[in-house]
Order: sequence, then C-alpha cells, then structure tokens
Amino acid sequence: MKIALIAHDKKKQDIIHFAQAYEHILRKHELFATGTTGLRISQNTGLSVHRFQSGPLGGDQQIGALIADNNMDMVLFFRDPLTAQPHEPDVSALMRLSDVYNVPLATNMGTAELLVHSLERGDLQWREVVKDSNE
Ligand SMILES: O=C(CO)COP(=O)(O)O
Repeated sequence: MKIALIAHDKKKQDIIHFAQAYEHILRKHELFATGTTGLRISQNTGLSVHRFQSGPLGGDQQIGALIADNNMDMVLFFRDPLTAQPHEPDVSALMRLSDVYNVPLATNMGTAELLVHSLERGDLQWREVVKDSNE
C-alpha cells in the first residue's frame, strides 16, 4: 500500500514517535511524505520515505495529485488545529480529494493508530479492487 505521512510543525515529534512505534508495520509499505516530515522520519527511523516538497511549497498538492490518480491508499496527517497555516487552502484541498476518492485519511494520531492496525490486519485490501476497477 502507498501511505502518505504528513505533520504540521508542532506535530512533527508526534509523527516521529508514531513512525518509530509502527516501523515494523510501515516498513512493509511504500511511504511518501511532505519534505520536512519525510526528512525527520528518515533521520529518526530506518524507514525509506519518498519526499515531496515541503507542505507550504506545494507538498500537500503533490500528494493530492497522487490521490487524484488513485495512486495513494492512505493519508496519515497529523494536523495542528491550533496554529494558522499559510497554505491552509492546500491542506483543505488534500482532505477534500481524500473524500472524493474514498482514501482513508487520519487527521490525528488517535485515528492514525486505528488505520495502521487495520492496515496490518489487511482491512485495506479493498483499495486494490478499487484500483483494478479504475485501470
Ligand atoms: O505543512 C505541512 C502539511 O500541510 C507539512 O509540510 P512539511 O512536512 O514540509 O513540514
């Protein structure tokens, strides 16, 4: 499965701890991230992460483009709801596209935990069916 990992600045430490805790699961999948999040995860885990631009410079949009191609299976987005983001329209667009394409999207660590456990259980296999039917 293709998984996007994104965290706003005040949530970077949380996503690093999350990636460390679930490294044994995440390592079986293809990982993508916005620039700084990806850098921090690869510096603090043994995970290999494909990095896009930093969020404010277009990284959310690049991940959105993969979603629009049905080429992303899950988005784990540790959002900071207490800080205004200069690129809020990009953040909204990413979440909107996740809804358009029924891509499982976690916007906080609590939901991300559930999604990662369901990934491990194989609950996301229906994504392969969706992708096959769109080819
Ligand atoms: O701003 C972000 C998501 O909207 C995250 O971007 P970075 O991972 O580059 O900090």
